[in-house]
Amino acid sequence: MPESKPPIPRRFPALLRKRAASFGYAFRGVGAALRTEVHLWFHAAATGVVAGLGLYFGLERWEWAAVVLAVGAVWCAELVNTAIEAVVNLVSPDYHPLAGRAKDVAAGAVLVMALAALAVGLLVFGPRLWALGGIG
Ligand SMILES: Nc1ncnc2c1ncn2[C@@H]1O[C@H](COP(=O)(O)OP(=O)(O)OP(=O)(O)O)[C@@H](O)[C@H]1O
Repeated sequence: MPESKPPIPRRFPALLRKRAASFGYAFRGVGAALRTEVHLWFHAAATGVVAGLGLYFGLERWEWAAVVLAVGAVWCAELVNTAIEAVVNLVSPDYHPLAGRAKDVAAGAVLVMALAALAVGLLVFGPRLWALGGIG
């Protein structure tokens, strides 16, 4: 069956309020994850280091784009992993092989993205750090 178009809202202010509330929930989610997930503190520190290195080396615009995408993707993967962990803990507080698999796969997604981000970091910063060391 073809999807029907959503009705055009008559009261835009109400719609905007709803959107604003959704943003609020999203920021609240990031805040809650930051308070509970130690991994995210590491990501926050790593993000600061990467931003500092980027400024120090004066990255090209396209390099910033790659770095920002990589960093954002790792944050995104970690937040989704945190959400999946919460849902699994809710629906399966006791041991269940499927619960374990769901958590393992979600953690695997973070690992894959972190390795990809590491590759981006090596491509962008590797040669500069190498030259800084006076080896190249
Ligand atoms: N309910 C469960 N049933 C089966 N295996 C589980 C269950 N909960 C956790 N596990 C196994 O233990 C591993 C670690 O789970 P845990 O919830 O401690 O996640 P974590 O990656 O250590 O996350 P965090 O430290 O952020 O809480 C999972 O990847 C999974 O293999």
